Amino acid sequence: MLTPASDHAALVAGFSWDIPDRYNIAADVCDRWAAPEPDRTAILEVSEAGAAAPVSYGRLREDSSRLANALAARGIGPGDRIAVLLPQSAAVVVAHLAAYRLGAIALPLAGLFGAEALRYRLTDSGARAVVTNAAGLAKLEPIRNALPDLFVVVSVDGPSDGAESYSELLAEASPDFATHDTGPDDPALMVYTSGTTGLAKGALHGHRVLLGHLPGWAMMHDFPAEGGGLMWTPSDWAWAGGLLNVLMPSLRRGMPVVARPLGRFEPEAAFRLIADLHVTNAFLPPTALRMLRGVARPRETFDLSALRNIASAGEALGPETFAWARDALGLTIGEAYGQTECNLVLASCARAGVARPGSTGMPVPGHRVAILRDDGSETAVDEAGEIAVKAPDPVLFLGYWNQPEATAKKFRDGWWMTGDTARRDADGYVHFVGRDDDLITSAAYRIGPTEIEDCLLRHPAVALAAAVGKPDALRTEIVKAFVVLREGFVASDDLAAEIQAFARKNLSAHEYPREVAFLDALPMTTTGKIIRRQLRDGTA
Ligand SMILES: CC(=O)SCCNC(=O)CCNC(=O)[C@H](O)C(C)(C)COP(=O)(O)OP(=O)(O)OC[C@H]1O[C@@H](n2cnc3c(N)ncnc32)[C@H](O)[C@@H]1OP(=O)(O)O
Repeated sequence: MLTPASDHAALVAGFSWDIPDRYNIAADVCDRWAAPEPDRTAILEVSEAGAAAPVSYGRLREDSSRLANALAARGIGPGDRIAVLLPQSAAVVVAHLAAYRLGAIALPLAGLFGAEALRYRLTDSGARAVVTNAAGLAKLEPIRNALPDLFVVVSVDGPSDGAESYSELLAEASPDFATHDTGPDDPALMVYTSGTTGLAKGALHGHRVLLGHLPGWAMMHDFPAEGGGLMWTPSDWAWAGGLLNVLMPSLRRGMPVVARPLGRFEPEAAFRLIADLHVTNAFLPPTALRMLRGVARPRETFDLSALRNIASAGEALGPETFAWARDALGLTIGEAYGQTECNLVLASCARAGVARPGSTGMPVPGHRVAILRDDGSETAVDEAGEIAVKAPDPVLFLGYWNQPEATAKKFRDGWWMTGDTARRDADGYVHFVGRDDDLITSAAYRIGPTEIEDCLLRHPAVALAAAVGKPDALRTEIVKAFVVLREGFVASDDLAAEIQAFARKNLSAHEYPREVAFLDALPMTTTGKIIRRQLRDGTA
């Protein structure tokens, strides 16, 4: 674990990786605490009404062992994909730990996904089991026949047609399970992520991914003492950010994590939660922080005295929000950068003297990060280039699921090329510049245009569709769709709203186009590819 130091050079000098030959996330995150202190709180489950109930490490160990036994009895074993489609709750952790114990692969799926997004991810991954709730079952019901690999469905809301009851499964299974003997490079989890081209790809990670996150976690959260505090994020634990910047490393360090069902992000409610529960550490994406800025005098209105640190990632924070947090909250935000494939490689931390408005920070000790030109040479001071991470690195994924060529294309001379552009200032601080491709960054979500266009084309009125990012003060970008209608359909606000609702329902509530424009034709290359740049620039 990274220990606090007064400056970045001292942090780097004092660090070396310690990756054991045999390693399993479940043993490291849960059993290390459950064995000596079974009653220690791991998760604080908070109901929608605000009632808080602690769930201990001992309970997580027992329930995950029971679930592993139940899944094994139903034919699930090493290498199988186990989807987790649940809002923040102890059951999410139980399902992940059960997958790791089995040597299987946990496949977290966000609650905002619609049926089409779920169908694609469950089919592409060949998921064999899913742990979900009644809301998840309702989305799975119409696509169930299209999922031949899926043969175990477990619902935390009790048995129903085609689903077994989570609590009954646990009650019937043994609480003892011999955790699979895994190595650090054995697959543990897979998170789907969008790219510039094609549909989302499964980024497969080995068990080592957790160890790889610990130094960055320590830095961005300002070196929490082992075994203390309380962590909260509104981010769904299904994203790399929620899962690996927050949930798993916090549990590994003995810091309990708040589990609260996600609803629409409400700034006042967020401050109230921090005050009522005495949250010490929060992970709030820049969009959430920009929403919080709308609350006047938060420290006078809410008791935020327990809050020691806010960490942020997923999109550039910007100097204004950085300054607001210092003024309004008295906190210096720990910003961090990473991607689902290679996460938490840059971070800032006031206590280590690494904090500068407008900068994401410096390389986290243990990761070699460079800003490279197209010819592979390092850029000069203040010259923009592509952020690259040297392989091997414990946070670097094992590859895209079933797509070795797509994986190979993202490496150059042993460097993972992120596709993100940044510059380094004279003191070594990295400043995020942006992207020069079609990937959309909205509210810390990485959104590929293809999946949206694919969805829109299924709407009966749509002949052609293109999705681009439109700059937005709150969400960095919003998704804007340009649509050419089929003959017989007439452009109108009602039709635009209908197309938006269609994308929300079938694809996802976070990927739907917040603006729809109707065009007679889309700008195309001679080979028939949409020129999205012209749509972005308004030159189409
Ligand atoms: C490695 C890394 O990249 S780290 C970062 C990883 N990224 C993340 O974790 C994503 C972080 N972002 C978020 O968590 C959120 O966007 C927030 C907290 C910033 C803002 O949340 P919100 O504005 O409430 O909603 P969000 O952007 O998630 O969702 C979009 C839509 O879903 C809707 N929605 C949210 N929750 C629900 C729900 N439970 N049921 C139905 N709809 C919902 C919202 O109403 C919103 O639609 P609208 O604005 O048209 O009303």
